[in-house]
Order: sequence, then C-alpha cells, then structure tokens
Amino acid sequence: MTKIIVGTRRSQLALTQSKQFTDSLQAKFPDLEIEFKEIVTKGDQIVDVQLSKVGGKGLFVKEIEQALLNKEIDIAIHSLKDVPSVLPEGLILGCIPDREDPRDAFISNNHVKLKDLPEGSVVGTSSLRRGAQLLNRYPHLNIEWIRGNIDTRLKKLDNEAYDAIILAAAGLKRMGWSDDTVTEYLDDTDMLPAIGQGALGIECRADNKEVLDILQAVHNEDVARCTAVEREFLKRMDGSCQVPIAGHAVIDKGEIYFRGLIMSPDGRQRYASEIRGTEPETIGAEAAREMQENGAQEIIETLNTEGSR
Ligand SMILES: NCc1[nH]cc(CCC(=O)O)c1CC(=O)O
Repeated sequence: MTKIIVGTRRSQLALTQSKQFTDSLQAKFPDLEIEFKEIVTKGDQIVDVQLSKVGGKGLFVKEIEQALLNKEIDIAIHSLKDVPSVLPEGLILGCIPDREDPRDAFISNNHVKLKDLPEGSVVGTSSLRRGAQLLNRYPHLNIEWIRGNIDTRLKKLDNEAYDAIILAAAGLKRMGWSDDTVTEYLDDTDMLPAIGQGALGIECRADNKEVLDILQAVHNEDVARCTAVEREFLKRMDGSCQVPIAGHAVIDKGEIYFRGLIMSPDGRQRYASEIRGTEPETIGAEAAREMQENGAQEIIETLNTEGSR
C-alpha cells in the first residue's frame, strides 16, 4: 500500500486530531502517502439547535461512513464519542489509538470552582449528560444549552453570557488550549464522561486487509478493550440521544473497572453501576442488565416516547 485517503470533518478540532493521528501513522510508515478529504456532516450544518433535539444517531459521522462505503476514502477518523454503537454493515473500527484525557473540563469566569458557584449561576453545556449530573449534585445551578465549536463556546463564556461552561478536556488538550483555560478537571465522581470520550475511532471497510494491517501499528489494545465495554453498555441501554447516559472504563490491577450511569434529564433519577471483569462485552452487558433490573429502563422508555412526540 503506497497511499491512504483519510476522511475527516473540517472543524478545527477534527482536522487537528486527524493530523495528530496521521503523524503517528506516518512515523511508522515513512513512505506512505497520506491524502485528506474533508467532509461536511449534518451535525456541522445544524449549529443553532440542541443536538439531542435534532434526533438521529451519528449526525457527525454518516456522510463520512458513506464515503467509506463508496470507496472515496480508505479510513475515517472520528471522535469515538460521536460514533454510534452499531456500525453500518461492512464497516468496522479498525483501530483505537491512544486515548486523550477522558474527563470533562470545567471553565468559569474568574476561575470559581464548580462547588463554589453561587445559586443561580448559569452553566453552559451542550449535553444532557452533563446537565443531568450537574443538576443532581448542584440543583441550585441553571443549565443553559450552548452549541458551536470549542472556540465559539469559549467566546460565549468571555462575553459573559454564561458563568461557566463544561467541555471535554480532550478537545482542549488536542488544540493546546487547556493550560490557561481550564479551571478544574472533573473526575469520575463529579462528572462521569460520555461513552468513548477522549478516544478516537478509526473506521474502515471490514474487508480492507491492507488498511487493517497498517492500522495495527498504532492500535492500543487496552483502550480498545475499555471503550468496547463502554460501547457495549451504550448499545444494551439502547441510548437514544434523548437519554443522559455516561460510562467510563479503565484498566485497574490487570482488570477492567467500569462505571456506568443513566439519569433523568432533571438529575432527579439516577442509576449507577460499577463492574469489574476481564471480558469487555460481558462487563458492558452485565452493567446494562443490572441497571435495567434496578429500573433504569423506565427513564429510557419515558424519554423515547416523549422524544417521538
Ligand atoms: N460533543 C462534541 C464533541 N465530540 C468530541 C469532542 C471532543 C472530545 C472527545 O474527543 O471526546 C467534542 C467536544 C466536547 O464535547 O466538548
């Protein structure tokens, strides 16, 4: 194989992380020619609506997957958290590279910590998951929806439309913006991350042996196992975008340790699960089963019917 065509979104973050990934590939294969193809997705076009209201999974990936199926590109580089838990027939995640920081980053005016925000402070977030977890622990805060690329959101904070915002640490770190910006990083007990947050998913055609061989050189099996647990949990919970769902797996003492969370959007109902094990699919499925037994399914069913109205 002499040349590989790479599909990516054209946001600043997508281009930056794609370049960082292909640089790591180029380091292993100095003679490989790498060509980029930028693809605009539906999620990039709709910028004024809360994403969970737009509905449909894979808003940031569908057009790129179509380009893979059409053989216009050889690999697609996605933020794993944007990739639905079920892939189209014929496509697979050929490689999961090293994971960036999976945590959420809290950024406030005057660097006030989250726990010190006064009553009525306005926190901007784009995600039901962050909103629900905030309201559960800090019911005195006001959540307002914010959208746009990272720099747009940071500007909205500067303009003081919000007292604080929460963004994925990974995006800020990849852009090199984290040091002078972040007030504090929220750990798993403060704010459990989104499924796949901080990881990239490199998607390709399942039968493209040449590409799969190349991708092996930059694959991280530990990250692949952890994100497989998270994605199995997501799949089993049948999380539509209407459901606040979180999950994070780490390797701990040679085992996988997973925490999952399902909440109502107002943060009042909260179902959590913690599981250890060695087999990713089993852990994800077990966490989902435990939560369903405890009643989490009720939240999902309510939200799914409301969502279709
Ligand atoms: N929701 C959009 C999105 N998809 C991926 C990232 C960057 C972080 C990552 O790669 O997990 C972001 C931005 C954010 O949530 O702040």
